[in-house]
Amino acid sequence: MAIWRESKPLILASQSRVRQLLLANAGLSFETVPAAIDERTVQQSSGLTTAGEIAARLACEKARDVSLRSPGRYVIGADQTLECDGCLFNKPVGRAGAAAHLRALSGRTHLLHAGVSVVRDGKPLFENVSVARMTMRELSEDTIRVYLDAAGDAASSSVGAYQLESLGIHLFSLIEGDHFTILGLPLLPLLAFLRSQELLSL
Ligand SMILES: Nc1nc2c(ncn2[C@H]2C[C@H](O)[C@@H](COP(=O)(O)OP(=O)(O)OP(=O)(O)O)O2)c(=O)[nH]1
Repeated sequence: MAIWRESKPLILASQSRVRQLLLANAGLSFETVPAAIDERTVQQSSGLTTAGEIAARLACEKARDVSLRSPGRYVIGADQTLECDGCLFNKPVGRAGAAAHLRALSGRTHLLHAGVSVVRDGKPLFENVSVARMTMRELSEDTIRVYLDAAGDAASSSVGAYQLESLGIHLFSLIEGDHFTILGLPLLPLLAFLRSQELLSL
């Protein structure tokens, strides 16, 4: 029996490989349709300033954008923001950007805010923002160099310049929060909502 009970598959409005993997591993049938929004423009024009509000708004706008082009379909949008000592970080640009992120996060605790939204026909049906606390150990310049040599381009594919389930684990002394939130998709609240709408057979 299929896990997803609707005749038409879910739509994930995300190009994020890890989000696609998490949904696939949960047994959900879905299509991937990237959102056609400029995240920085949406963030700036929203006037929002907190990491959680920004993650929620961007997740909703990504899902809304795709849902308006996909009548009748349930569309999931997600976004993750990183906040450290009041500063907001976006995805690093290239190796130099990733090194700068790691120097700024070294020896400090940062918060990852992961927002998820479900929208149908342009109407938001669900929203959740989950937070994880990540304490990075002190990183020497040598450690940053060795890590970036080993991580390669993957280091600039996520907001904190790390993939926790891969080499990123070497960077941390303490992790507090839900694994899926850290990877960028609060899966448990999302599945609880879909189940409440009788959209899942589990
Ligand atoms: N594999 C992995 N990916 C992570 C981790 N932490 C964050 N990420 C990824 C999830 C997202 O793809 C990305 C956060 O950036 P965004 O929320 O803007 O999403 P992205 O631009 O990748 O895709 P989207 O906007 O959804 O099309 O970082 C991690 O620990 N492991």
